[in-house]
Amino acid sequence: MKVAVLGAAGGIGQALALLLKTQLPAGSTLSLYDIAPVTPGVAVDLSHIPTAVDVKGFAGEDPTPALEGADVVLISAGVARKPGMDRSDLFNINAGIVRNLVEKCATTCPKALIGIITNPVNTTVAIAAEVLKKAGVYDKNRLFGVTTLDVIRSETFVAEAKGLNVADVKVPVIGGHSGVTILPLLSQVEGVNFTEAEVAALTTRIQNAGTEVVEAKAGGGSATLSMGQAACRFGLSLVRGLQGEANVVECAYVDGGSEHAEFFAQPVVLGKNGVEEVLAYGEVSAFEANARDAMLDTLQADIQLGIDFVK
Ligand SMILES: NC(=O)C1=CN([C@@H]2O[C@H](COP(=O)(O)OP(=O)(O)OC[C@H]3O[C@@H](n4cnc5c(N)ncnc54)[C@H](O)[C@@H]3O)[C@@H](O)[C@H]2O)C=CC1
Ligand SMILES: O=C([O-])CC(=O)C(=O)O
Repeated sequence: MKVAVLGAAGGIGQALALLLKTQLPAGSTLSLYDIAPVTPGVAVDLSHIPTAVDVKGFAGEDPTPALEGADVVLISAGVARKPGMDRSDLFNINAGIVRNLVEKCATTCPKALIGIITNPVNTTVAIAAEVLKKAGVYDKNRLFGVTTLDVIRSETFVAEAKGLNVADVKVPVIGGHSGVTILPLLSQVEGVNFTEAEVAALTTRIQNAGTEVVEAKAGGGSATLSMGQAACRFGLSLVRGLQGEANVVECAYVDGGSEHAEFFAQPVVLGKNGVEEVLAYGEVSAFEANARDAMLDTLQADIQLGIDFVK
């Protein structure tokens, strides 16, 4: 199995690469690419860790050598937020970066599963889809916006609030990946009852968790370590699906035929071709139904921005 990380010298990329070096199945190849000249050195550094995962590093303008034969491509290349910015403020720089990198994926590894981490995810995934369509290689089952950070945050915050073992807490998160488009389905957490005030407070905290980190880092960037963990969990799930493991389920932002929007985060079963099955997200509370309906204009506008950027 070959996993490529694009943006591998960055805060997320390095954390993710470390976790993948220690957790990918034996015999895998980890291919690291970034425009930053340090990237081959990041690979040399990781290569001294004694696991049966081969690491190669590539720098410069052209990601092609890093993408040859890739089964999974995780993209975190781009700029991160500073205090006072929204994720949408990253569009001007990151839209072009994602477009160019996905163009290279389309020609070099058109069958790879692509996970987009670069913000604004609601829009960059639409950009990636349009690029792949233009190249004639779009397969909706192979493109994902990585929203796993919203899931692991929800699990952490719920466990803390209710004094639970976090390993037992599962929280589906639907919608998109910014502000009001992030909707944790707290009504579906098993064995827990929340008051209305708790639901409102937890939902707001989960929606603002990225900003919580941006403000705490005070100009030094956004979430990198928790995102590295989230992307590793998602990347390993993609690999487990590709290897034929059954019942691998993750929430992800996909083109899954949702009635709500062209791209919508919801639970999917992962398999040998990426998305095997899009799962219904099930029953929601009145609070969640309202929040879902209220997010749709924002989400659809974010998606349209991406479509228009490529067209
Ligand atoms: N999906 C999610 O839940 C999350 C997404 N993010 C997003 O991930 C992105 C990366 O964040 P960080 O790693 O913290 O930023 P960073 O600035 O630490 O790293 C970004 C890396 O991208 C590289 N890069 C820039 N242009 C490139 C190009 N054309 N080709 C290859 N590499 C390129 C840079 O050299 C740098 O090493 C940001 O857009 C951020 O908003 C961050 C946290 C969570
Ligand atoms: O908030 C940001 O800019 C980074 C991000 O997507 C997150 O931490 O969820």
